[in-house]
Amino acid sequence: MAARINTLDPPSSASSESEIEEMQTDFSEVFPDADVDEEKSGDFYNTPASPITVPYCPRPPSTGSQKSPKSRRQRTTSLNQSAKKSTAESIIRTQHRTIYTAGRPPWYNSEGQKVEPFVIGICGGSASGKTTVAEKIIESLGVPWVTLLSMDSFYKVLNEKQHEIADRNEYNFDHPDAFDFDLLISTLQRLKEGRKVEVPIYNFVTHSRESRTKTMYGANVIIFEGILTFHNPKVVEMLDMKIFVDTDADVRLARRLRRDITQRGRDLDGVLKQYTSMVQPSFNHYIAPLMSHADIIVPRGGENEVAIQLIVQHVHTQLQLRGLKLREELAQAYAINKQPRPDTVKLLPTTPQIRGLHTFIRNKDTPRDEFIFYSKRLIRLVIEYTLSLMSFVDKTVETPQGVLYHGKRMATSNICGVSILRAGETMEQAVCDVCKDIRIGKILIQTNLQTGEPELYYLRLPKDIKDYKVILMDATVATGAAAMMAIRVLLDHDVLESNILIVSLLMAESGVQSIAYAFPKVQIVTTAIDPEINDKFYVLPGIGNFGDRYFGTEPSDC
Ligand SMILES: Nc1ncnc2c1ncn2[C@@H]1O[C@H](COP(=O)(O)OP(=O)(O)O)[C@@H](O)[C@H]1O
Ligand SMILES: Nc1ccn([C@@H]2O[C@H](COP(=O)(O)O)[C@@H](O)[C@H]2O)c(=O)n1
Repeated sequence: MAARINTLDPPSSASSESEIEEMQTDFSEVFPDADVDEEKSGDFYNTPASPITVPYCPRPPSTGSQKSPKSRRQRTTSLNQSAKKSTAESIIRTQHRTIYTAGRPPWYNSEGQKVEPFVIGICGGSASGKTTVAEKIIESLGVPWVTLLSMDSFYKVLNEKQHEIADRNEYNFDHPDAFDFDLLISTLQRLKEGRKVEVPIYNFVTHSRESRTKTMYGANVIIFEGILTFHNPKVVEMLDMKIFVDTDADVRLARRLRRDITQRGRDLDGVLKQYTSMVQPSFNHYIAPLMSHADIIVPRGGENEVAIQLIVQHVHTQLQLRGLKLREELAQAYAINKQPRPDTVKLLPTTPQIRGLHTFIRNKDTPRDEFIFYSKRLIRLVIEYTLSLMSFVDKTVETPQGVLYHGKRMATSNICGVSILRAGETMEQAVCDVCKDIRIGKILIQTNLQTGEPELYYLRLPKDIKDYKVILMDATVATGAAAMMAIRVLLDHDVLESNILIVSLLMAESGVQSIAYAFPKVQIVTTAIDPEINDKFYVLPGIGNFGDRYFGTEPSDC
């Protein structure tokens, strides 16, 4: 069943149109095969979680059969038209401003350290069924966040002369030298570290990389498939499970003939020439010996259901071993290990004014309009306080009286706000009011009511966020699980830990400790710290569910 992606409402008035244009909508790239609703969904917070989401490179567009090798360049025009159509479709998709999808469970432990994904390598001859096996594994795994990376993406860029040779079916694409192993290794390494990567999209018709790339994220499981996946020792070392798909040569040739003629713009003579002169000899010389690296050999490829089920079982066991009970762990870690409050925690001075505002918003009988009013005042104070923590430099100005005033100016204008939806969104307006033209990003994290764990549903971050100081906003922090997930997202986007400030109205001591321990360089700003959380992970004495009270929604369970 295809994963389902819906569009969300455009960001609140806090974000201007131009800011929206500048933002990345990465998930449309990450989930290319997912359905995208063109209409805005209704109440997206109530939309049930989607089934499996499988971010992976789609196959190249299907193309019509072709006649002579001579006219390859002309033929590629019509083939490219269909490729262009597919590109256009995907551009339309990326123009959807806001997209969300099935939730991603935590990919890091209670110390904020990433848990490495399980990496499966699939090797085998051309058309042996590697991609088919990978797709069947993904289908049977039923795990969200599986990334399929193909070695094809790393074919080297050819020069003019090499292109001519390739057009005559005389370029050896089955030799290890045809691949850019440096890019391949760095990409796989980054994915394994859970970082975002830009993966080239390869076009078999033109023997070249397309101008656009595919954005991919780390995942719980990464499947890497290709004819020479076990060739480079550094790659082999990164693989947790090595599968070799062993399919008879005549079956591979038959499949390749059909596929290359219908999908890759080749003709019968061309395929046979390439196959006999390069594909088969390279298979014998380079690929077949790689079988010795395999943990599992899958005869016949995708039709071997027994082998696929065994593989799936093993992966499930491995994932369970890495399984996390993050919220529980965070709550328990604090109970066992109370430590002094670190100095990255910046608590607003507890003045009578602050206590007065808290008295309004903590009172269960405060009507909603007053709750909003006093929350907004408190939010404004905490945001102003956050700005006071930024670095300032000297700045001298001349007053209208012609006298110099020796003042200060903020050292950087590269500040952006990121709200953790939905409660954090209530803080956006204040940040926009005090930071002129600030760019706003959003991260939607929701609790899975079955597992109790936070899940990442959607993110939309300003481009080049890595160059920014980020004011990360959430109204309350209890265990710190959602805040930690949001911080992890920012780090995965290469934001410096020391450039992150998590800002909240109210935090629980345990949440403060968990964040501070996991991310010692993140500044934690709040107007109050409460001592406890209950078994439903509410802060005590607390405010109740801030989002429900502010938005006037039915009380939610968690
Ligand atoms: N068991 C199978 N029976 C029939 N056709 C298959 C089977 N497995 C794969 N194919 C077809 O053979 C071609 C190559 O399969 P694919 O999985 O893409 O191989 P690889 O990734 O090893 O090149 C595709 O067109 C695919 O649809
Ligand atoms: N421009 C290219 C690049 C590669 N090939 C062939 O593709 C095969 C690898 O892809 P599979 O999906 O079959 O694993 C490889 O055998 C190359 O010969 C090509 O024909 N043209």
